[in-house]
Amino acid sequence: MAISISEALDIVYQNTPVVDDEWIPIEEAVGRVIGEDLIAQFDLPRFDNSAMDGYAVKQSDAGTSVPCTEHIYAGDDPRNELHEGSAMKIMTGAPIPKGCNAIVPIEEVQVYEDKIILPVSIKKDAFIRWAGEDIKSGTVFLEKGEKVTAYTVAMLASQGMSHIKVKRKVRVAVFGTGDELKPHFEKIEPHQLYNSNTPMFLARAKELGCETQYIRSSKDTIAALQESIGQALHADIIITSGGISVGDKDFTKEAFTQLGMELHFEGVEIKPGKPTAFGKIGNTVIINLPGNPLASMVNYEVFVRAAIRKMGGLKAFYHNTLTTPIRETLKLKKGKFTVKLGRFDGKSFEAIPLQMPGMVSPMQAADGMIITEPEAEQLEKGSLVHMLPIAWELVSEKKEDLFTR
Ligand SMILES: Nc1nc2c(c(=O)[nH]1)N[C@H]1C(S)=C(S)[C@@H](COP(=O)(O)OP(=O)(O)OC[C@H]3O[C@@H](n4cnc5c(N)ncnc54)[C@H](O)[C@@H]3O)O[C@H]1N2
Ligand code: MOO
Repeated sequence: MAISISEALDIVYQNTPVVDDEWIPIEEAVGRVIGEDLIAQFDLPRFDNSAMDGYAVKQSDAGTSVPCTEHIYAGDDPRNELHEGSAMKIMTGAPIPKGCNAIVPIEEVQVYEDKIILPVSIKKDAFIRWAGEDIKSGTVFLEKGEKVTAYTVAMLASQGMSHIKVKRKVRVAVFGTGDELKPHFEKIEPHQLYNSNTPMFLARAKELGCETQYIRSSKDTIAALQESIGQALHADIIITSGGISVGDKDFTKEAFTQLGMELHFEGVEIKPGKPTAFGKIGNTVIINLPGNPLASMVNYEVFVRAAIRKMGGLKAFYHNTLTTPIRETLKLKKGKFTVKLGRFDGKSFEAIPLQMPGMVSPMQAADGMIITEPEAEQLEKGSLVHMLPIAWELVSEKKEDLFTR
C-alpha cells in the first residue's frame, strides 16, 4: 500500500538517527553542523571603546575649549581618568578612559592654539561601543544544529576558539542493480546501459556534505545483491536504484529483508517514483529508489535529502518552499501527486517542457521542483506555486506545506 508523501517524510524523520560528534579546527568547519550550544566566554566588544577617531570627552564640556591631555591608541590600556574641562585624543577601537561619556569625531572639533573647541551639542554615549553589545558573556552565541558559514567562523574566531564540536559527516554508500548496467569507465555493448544513477547519487551526497562510498552495480540476483549490501552495511545510509518494481528480476527489497531490513514503507503516492522504499538494518538507513533516472532523482531530492539533513544533525531539517508565479500554463494528470522539475529565474517558475521518468537531461536543466496535488488539472499562467529548490538549501525548523494546489 502506497502512503502519502507527507506520511513517508514523517517516517523518514522519525526513523533517521543523528550521527555523533567530532572536534575539528574552525578553519575546516564551513558547511558542517554545530554539535553543541556554544556559550560566550567573554563580552564582545571586550571593553567599552571608541567607534571613531576623535576625542574622548565629557558631555558637560560641550561648547567649551579644552586641552587634550593624552593620546589613546587601539591596543592601549588607559589608566588615567578623564576629568571635566579636558579631553583625550582617541583612535577607533581604543578603550575609552574612565570618566568619558561621549566621543567627538575629529571632523567635529576645531583646533585652536593648544586647545580644541568642542561642538555646542554633544549627545551622551555618542560613538561609544559598549562591552557585550555584540556578544554577551555567558549567553549562547551559536546553537547546536546550525550550519557553519564563513560568518560563523568569524564568531568562533572572535571568541578565541581554535576547534569546534561538529556532527561527523554522514557516510553514504551507493549501488545500482541491473544486469544491463555497466560502469561509465568500461566498454559497453549496444544492448547495455551506462549506470548513471550511482555516480549521480554519490555526487549529490558529496554536494550535501556527505562522505561517500562507491559500490559496483549488482547483478539481478539475490546473492549478488546481498554481496553489495554486505560491502555497504557499515554506512549510515545505503541508497540503491533499480529492482524495486514488479518485474521478474526485481529482488532489491527481498535481498535487504532477508538480511534483516525492517521495511518502513514501500510505495509512495508520488509520480514519478511510486515504488520508492525505506527501511533500516540496525542503525543503517536504507532507501531503495527506482531505476528510472529522473524518478530516482526526484525521490532523492524529496526523501534522501531529508534523511541526510536529519542525520547530519541540522536543527532546520524540514523542506521549505518559495512561492512564485508560474510562467506558462501547465497541464497535469489528475489524480496523482505529481512532481514537475523546472527553472526559477528570480521572478517566476517554468516547468521543463519534456520530462519523463526514464530521462536524464531534464535533471541538469532543473533548479527546483513543484509537487502538485491530485485535484490539480491545470495550473494557469501566473498562478502561485510552491517551489522546492534543488540548486540551493531552503529549510525550516517546522513542517511546511509543500504542495501546489
Ligand atoms: N507492471 C508494472 N511495471 C512497472 C511499474 C508498475 O507499477 N507496474 N512501475 C514502473 C515505475 S513507476 C518505475 S519507476 C519502474 C521502477 O522500476 P525498478 O525500480 O524496478 O527499476 P528497473 O526496472 O531496474 O529499471 C527501470 C529503468 O531504469 C534503468 N536503470 C536502472 N538502473 C539504472 C542506473 N543505475 N542508471 C541508469 N539507468 C538505470 C533501467 O535500465 C530501466 O530502463 O518500473 C516501472 N514498471
Ligand atoms: O517512478 Mo516511475 O514511472 O513513476 O518512474
